[in-house]
Amino acid sequence: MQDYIININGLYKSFKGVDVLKGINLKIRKGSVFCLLGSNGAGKTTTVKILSTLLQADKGKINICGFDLKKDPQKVRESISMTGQYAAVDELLTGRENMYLIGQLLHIAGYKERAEILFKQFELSGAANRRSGTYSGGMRRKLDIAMSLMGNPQILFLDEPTTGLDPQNRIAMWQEVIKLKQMGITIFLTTQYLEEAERLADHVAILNNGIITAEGSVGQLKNLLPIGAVQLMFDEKQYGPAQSILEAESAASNDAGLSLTVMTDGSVEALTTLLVKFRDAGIRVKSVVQKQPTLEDVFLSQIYSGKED
Ligand SMILES: Nc1ncnc2c1ncn2[C@@H]1O[C@H](COP(=O)(O)OP(=O)(O)OP(=O)(O)O)[C@@H](O)[C@H]1O
Repeated sequence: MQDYIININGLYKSFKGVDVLKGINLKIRKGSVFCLLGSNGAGKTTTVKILSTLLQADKGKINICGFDLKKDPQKVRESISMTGQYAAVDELLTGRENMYLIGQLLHIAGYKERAEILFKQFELSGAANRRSGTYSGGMRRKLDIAMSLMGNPQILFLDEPTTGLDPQNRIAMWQEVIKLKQMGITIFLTTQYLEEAERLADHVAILNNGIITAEGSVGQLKNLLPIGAVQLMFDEKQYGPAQSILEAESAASNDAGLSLTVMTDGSVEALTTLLVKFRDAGIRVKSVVQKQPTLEDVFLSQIYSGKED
């Protein structure tokens, strides 16, 4: 049991009669990177807010770091930290002043020394005396994370930490997450970026329509799909009509460019049926490639099956 640092059983939450979370069960291992994937409005932030004591659940039993969230919210608060989509950094203060402010707010003994250690760890020492408003987006996120580590948390909630970052800063942030894991911190990450989950997560759960529709390692999730992912290429004129034909297929994903991916059962019959469908509609398929399933395919297939019922 103690192997799991977060244990969620039957979590329900609704807003004004609208059910957002409809019975979430999750177990997260100590020291792992857990990734909650979901599209816009799926309930990721709501889940994080409940787990970090900012919001009360309607129903459910939640244990974090060995403490019952309902009975011992203060103990939970002392064990965790959170950074959100919008960095909590005060732009008028220098990096160092921001860190000291948190240290004082949390009554951390030796907060100045701790701040220096964290500056070093996040390669911000050189910028510590600069007003944080002059930092780049990536530096600001790093400062935000450093601030959230002042209290030495066991768990760090990162709610969409790379939203709004350019690709270079996104990769830099991923490296920071890997470092945090190496420091022994359990990471609870929410994201809409499948690549992020694929790169970082030990365990992924897909939140869809208020429930966890699939979970496991990235490899296990990919195994949920038949091996018959097929990528079809079209020319510009035929791409639109091809897309409308595939709307009726399960898990058709629009890739960048003029290609579409379709899940089949991997059989020759399935592929033939598909190609005949295009031929009958007068659509020329330029090429066909067998594709290894990606996390995106799994995600789309979950979202798609959720919409059917
Ligand atoms: N305080 C609130 N009052 C009413 N509805 C709310 C409140 N907070 C969230 N919701 C609704 O709950 C649903 C889930 O929102 P939530 O912010 O948890 O989603 P999310 O998965 O984090 O989405 P995003 O990726 O867009 O941030 C949304 O439909 C949202 O409008």
